[in-house]
Amino acid sequence: MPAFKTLDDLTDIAAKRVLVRVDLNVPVAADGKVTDATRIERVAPTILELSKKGAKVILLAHFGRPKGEPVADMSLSLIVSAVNQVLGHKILFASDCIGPEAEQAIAGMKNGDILLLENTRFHKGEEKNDPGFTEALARNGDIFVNDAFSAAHRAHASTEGLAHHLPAYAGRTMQEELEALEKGLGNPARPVVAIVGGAKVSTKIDLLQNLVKRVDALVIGGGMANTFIAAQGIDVGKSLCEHDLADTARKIMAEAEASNCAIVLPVDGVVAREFKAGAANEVVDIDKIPADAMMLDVGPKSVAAVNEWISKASTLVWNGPLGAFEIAPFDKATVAAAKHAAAQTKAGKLTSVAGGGDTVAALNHAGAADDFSYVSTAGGAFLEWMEGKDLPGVSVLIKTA
Ligand SMILES: Nc1ncnc2c1ncn2[C@@H]1O[C@H](COP(=O)(O)OP(=O)(O)OP(=O)(O)O)[C@@H](O)[C@H]1O
Ligand SMILES: O=C(O)[C@H](O)COP(=O)(O)O
Repeated sequence: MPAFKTLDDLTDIAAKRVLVRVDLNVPVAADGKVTDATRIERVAPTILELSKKGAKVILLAHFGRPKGEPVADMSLSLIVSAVNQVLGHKILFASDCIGPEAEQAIAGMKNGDILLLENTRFHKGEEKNDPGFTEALARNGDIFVNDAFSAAHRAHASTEGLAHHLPAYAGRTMQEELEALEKGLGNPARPVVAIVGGAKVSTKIDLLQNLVKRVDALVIGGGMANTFIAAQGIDVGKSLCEHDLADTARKIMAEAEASNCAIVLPVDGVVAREFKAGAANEVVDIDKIPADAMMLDVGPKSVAAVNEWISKASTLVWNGPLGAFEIAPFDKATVAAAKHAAAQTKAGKLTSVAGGGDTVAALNHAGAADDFSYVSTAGGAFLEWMEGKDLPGVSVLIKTA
């Protein structure tokens, strides 16, 4: 992996103003409570390390998609108490990320203080990576640390632009994430198996095309498997299926063959007539899906085949569940494969890397997430990285190192 600077390269930072880009885009309930603080927990080590070293730690973050103007329920003030709780440290808050409010708050900081600035996306210049806005942000810092891998697919002022104005470093989470991903696909131990599931092929075409060139076996599950099965002339009944993508599916299979990548499709499925928990269901071979039924999970023979591939693999990358895991009993295949991958990892036989919002939820549901080698909190950034795309927030750290 090309080099970038990390906090290990940052010495003598007492009293320095360090602008730290974090991802605080956390889910909140209707009552304003943060329902999953994982992203805050992931950036805590960087923030606390800088604070302990005596820096003035100034946090930059986005929250939601306010489109360049202040929106009350996208104010970062709403998550100050969750950040306090995770850090075990009372942070300061300024109601703007540039201008007099920010400047005054920063002028009042003592060494080791932590200040959260208001949502950077309240300014149009953030998403446009506008030079004037970036300069205004840069004036408030001496050093830039990016710890927001999950926002690194955005070329925004606070994720990309700032690195051109200030000495730039990767934070601990960014560093850990990049090292884990490098193990997953950059320079992985072979054989490498990828599991790609989820609802639709259309959202993951680039991903599938990149993976068939880089992995030894690609397991396709979930709703997207139906499109591949239908493309082989098999009737999938009422299953979720993008019939218009049959050519794309066939092209991906041909590319896989040319690259010596095995495509592993379901050979049986769990079918039901209703998409609801506890719906009457049966297991059928893939060429026997009733015309009035839909496949909501892959069947036991398919799970056995997936688990065999997991057993053979040295590296596993996973995005997307094998079935409609949110509604029992259609979670069985995802749970079984996740547990097997977790056990193989725990036994030291597998490096397992997973990412994607629903994937993380599925692994948590299976009780397997803690035993995976790495579970990324990134959604879009993880996918773009798996697609082999350049992430502007990462590239700039390498370019400027
Ligand atoms: N056979 C199926 N039929 C219909 N829906 C399915 C099927 N299998 C999986 N799904 C649905 O796919 C969805 C998850 O797919 P998705 O591609 O969004 O995963 P992800 O990439 O981990 O998540 P995110 O897009 O949030 O990062 C789930 O809601 C699940 O119910
Ligand atoms: O939630 C995410 O995946 C990141 O915070 C990026 O958010 P965005 O998709 O609104 O840029």
